[in-house]
Amino acid sequence: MNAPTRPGEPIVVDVALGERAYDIVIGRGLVATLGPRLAALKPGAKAAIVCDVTVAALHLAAIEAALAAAGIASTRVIVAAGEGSKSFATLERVCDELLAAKIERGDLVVALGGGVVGDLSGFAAAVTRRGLDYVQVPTTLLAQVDSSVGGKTAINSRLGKNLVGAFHQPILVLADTSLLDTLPPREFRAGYAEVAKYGLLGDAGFFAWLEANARDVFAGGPAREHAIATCCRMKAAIVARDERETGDRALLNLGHTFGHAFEAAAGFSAKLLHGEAVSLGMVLAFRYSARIGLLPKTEAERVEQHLADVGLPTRVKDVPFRWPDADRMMDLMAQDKKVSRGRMTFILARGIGEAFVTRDVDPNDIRAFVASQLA
Ligand SMILES: NC(=O)c1ccc[n+]([C@@H]2O[C@H](COP(=O)([O-])OP(=O)(O)OC[C@H]3O[C@@H](n4cnc5c(N)ncnc54)[C@H](O)[C@@H]3O)[C@@H](O)[C@H]2O)c1
Ligand SMILES: O=C(O)C(=O)C[C@@H](O)[C@H](O)[C@H](O)COP(=O)(O)O
Ligand SMILES: [Zn+2]
Repeated sequence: MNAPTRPGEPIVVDVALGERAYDIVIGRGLVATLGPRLAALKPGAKAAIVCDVTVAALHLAAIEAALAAAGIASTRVIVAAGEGSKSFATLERVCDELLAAKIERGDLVVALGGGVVGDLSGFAAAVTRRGLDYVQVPTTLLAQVDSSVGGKTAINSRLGKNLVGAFHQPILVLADTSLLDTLPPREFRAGYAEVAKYGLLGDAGFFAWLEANARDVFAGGPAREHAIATCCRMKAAIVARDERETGDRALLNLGHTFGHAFEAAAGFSAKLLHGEAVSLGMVLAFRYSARIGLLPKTEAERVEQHLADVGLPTRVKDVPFRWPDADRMMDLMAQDKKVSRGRMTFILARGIGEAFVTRDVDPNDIRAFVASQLA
């Protein structure tokens, strides 16, 4: 492990996107600094804070106080907790509430919450008055390592996950790690799947470090901050070289083609959280890579072992649900945004830390593989 933080000293990661560049600031107790940071970025702006009911009860007052102390007037928009809020109905309500509060183009949207609120309010910011600036204040592990960074915003459609959205970068990400102290263990675990993803997709050393230090990451302290910063650095680098996912950025989708289909099949419900679906999907991607001879079976088993050790699902039967058959799962996967000229794209691996993007997959073999996993 390198570069542990000193107490009180935030880690700053730059997302180098030219005129859309911004900082990810990571550390404990940063909420109090939000007001001055926003006042410096957008002098005179007022703010609309979007959050879900659970986060509102726990953390909204502190955010409002931080803004008020810097002379920033704020209004609040509260949505229901959970994936169901990534819907047309909630998007409409959030946009209407932003308009009713007279949030102007020079003002700000503050996405205070997990990936659901980040994706929803980022999209609302992208389309309201044809584009408002927004900042991400992520409150889940998943949001601090992944969803708050990179500007993918979206809601779900009846036809699949994240199918209606926009690329819209935030102007600041403020990841106050003390906000994670109130996060339920199941949600922390789900976020850990995306942490492991970074090791699996491109950094074998980080994956080995996680195998040795997962307990400390779960416990909190410098190991957790090191893990968050490592993920953010990797994501910032990938996004900076491929903002709109025309190539490399698809690596961040490791496990997601399978995972999103499982989430859709489960009706975007709490039966299967996004991170849990990603855990299952990543194991399937490694298992499939072993099946077609890209890597030894033992490598896929190592991935499965670590994710199972921390309590994440790694087999379809770990999630009690009446899963649809392989044909239906293939239909759901066919809606993946990486499909090109009707051909599916997969993120496979030649080893831990050696993921790659490929269209060279046989759909009949994938179907047979999915059927074998559902059996
Ligand atoms: N845009 C991206 O790049 C990206 C990346 C990864 C995931 N996502 C999306 O993110 C979503 C999942 O995000 P998530 O896992 O953060 O889920 P979430 O936003 O639903 O939050 C999880 C739960 O934890 C609660 N919560 C949040 N912060 C809390 C806190 N500090 N203390 C106590 N409870 C808290 C919430 O109320 C919610 O019930 C999915 O929709 C996924 O598609 C997007
Ligand atoms: O930022 C990205 O790029 C990702 O793929 C991150 C994923 O963890 C995230 O779940 C994302 O929303 C999935 O993207 P999608 O384009 O498949 O909807
Ligand atoms: Zn994800």
